Amino acid sequence: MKGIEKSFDRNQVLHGVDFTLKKGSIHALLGENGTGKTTLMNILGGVLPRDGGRVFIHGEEITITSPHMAAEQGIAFIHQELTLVNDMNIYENLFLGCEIKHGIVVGRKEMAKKAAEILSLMQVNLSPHTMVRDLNASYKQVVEIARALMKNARVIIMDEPTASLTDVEIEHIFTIMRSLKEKGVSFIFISHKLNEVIEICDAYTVMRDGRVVASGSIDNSGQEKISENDLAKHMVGKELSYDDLYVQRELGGVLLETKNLSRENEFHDINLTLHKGEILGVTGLLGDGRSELFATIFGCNPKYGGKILLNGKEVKIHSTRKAHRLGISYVPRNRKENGIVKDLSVSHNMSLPILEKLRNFLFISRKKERQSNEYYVNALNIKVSDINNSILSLSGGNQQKAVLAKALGSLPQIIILDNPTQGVDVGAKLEIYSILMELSKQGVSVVVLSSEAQEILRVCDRIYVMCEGEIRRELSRSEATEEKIMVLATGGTLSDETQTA
Ligand SMILES: Nc1ncnc2c1ncn2[C@@H]1O[C@H](COP(=O)(O)OP(=O)(O)OP(=O)(O)O)[C@@H](O)[C@H]1O
Repeated sequence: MKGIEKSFDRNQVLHGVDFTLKKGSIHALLGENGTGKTTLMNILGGVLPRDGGRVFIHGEEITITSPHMAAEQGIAFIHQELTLVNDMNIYENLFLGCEIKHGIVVGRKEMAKKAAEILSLMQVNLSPHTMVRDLNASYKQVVEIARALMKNARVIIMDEPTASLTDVEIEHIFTIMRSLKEKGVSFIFISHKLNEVIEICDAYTVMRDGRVVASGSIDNSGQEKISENDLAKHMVGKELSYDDLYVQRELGGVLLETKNLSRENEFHDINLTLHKGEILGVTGLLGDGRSELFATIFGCNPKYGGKILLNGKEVKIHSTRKAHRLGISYVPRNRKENGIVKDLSVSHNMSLPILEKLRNFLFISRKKERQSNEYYVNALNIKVSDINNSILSLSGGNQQKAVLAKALGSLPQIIILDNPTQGVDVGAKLEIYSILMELSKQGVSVVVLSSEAQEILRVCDRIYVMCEGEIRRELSRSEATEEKIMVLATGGTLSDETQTA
């Protein structure tokens, strides 16, 4: 891609971007939130028209004005939200819209055979007759890749492909990517997880404010391999350090407590405590029950067994409205489905939980609304050209910051954050952690749910590791390590437990 230009109204997003992808390589496209990565790839994938610049494949200029034309050129874009139909099987999904037909008869056997060939090319042991709803998240990604290959894709663009996958699932996808790379398929890998970039990518391009600021090979041909820190420095333009982030504090008494909290098939006999001003981490593998547990504490699931106590008194939290009234706020795991209201502006999304506070008699005070929103736009450094534009006009990471702002706006005494830094760049992650630390100093209790052990270890005072719906063990900050968390999360036992036993 050469000299790519793109503006949205008067906001110029791409300023003459050059991007080169080699055959059979996995190339990381990196940069802070809102820097133009998805926009650049939307242009390559024919989703958006460009204002200027040219695109070449094997040195030959090509025209792409629609996803269909991109597919004809062998370019496939796998978006963050997968587009499979759960109620169809794998081969039906692969051939959706391009079914093999003989007259009016659909060639089911042929389609299943072709699908089986593609899956075996990817060395995946899956029957093409498996229903998509029965697949786990990584196999769904696999089917998306298979669909790209079916269309003879030579270039596969993956936008944050590992955001909702477990470590084991991520390794599974990486193995498939490596084997396809050997066969000459190239990948563009957009990600904020720099450890994964170092592990899987051969080359990188870093963008800042719509321009390329660095590019090169990850391995550096025999010289020292580029580090996560080097990449982060290119992205934010300065050294990032987590050293001064965590501050030891005097915590208050127990604010929230659960006694044998249970929900069928989700979690059971949960006895936990949360202190005033504490940052509590809850971790495990995807499907360990933590999201369901805290969604219940926030009133999303009215039927539960056991007790929830606030300040030592039992409270029945059968609705989210009740949770709000008790001073609990919540950032849900899946931003697109549960975090944002797609039809509303950035401003109205942020104001939703605080409409009562913004009221002047019968009306919403636009002045109060603007003041509150401006405060959080600045505090969280949300990149937005006009706060009255649709929330969808924000980049993924900035949408996530807006969801956080929404949760903070109600000035809660407890804030529950499920996967709070999904899609958020390294610099912004540090800003968000610092905000959590500040809140805790002011006495707010914070619960961070995350499967990223690093995230949990950076900010949390205390950690619960969950496995298969139960709390496997509580770890203090000083004893917790990534290894211990992984052992417990996968159902293992620590050496001190075996000794006691
Ligand atoms: N449809 C649109 N209308 C208006 N502005 C848009 C639109 N799509 C993107 N933008 C703006 O373009 C800029 C770049 O967005 P883009 O999604 O490309 O960023 P990104 O680098 O992919 O960020 P992230 O890492 O957060 O996903 C952002 O400021 C965003 O607000």
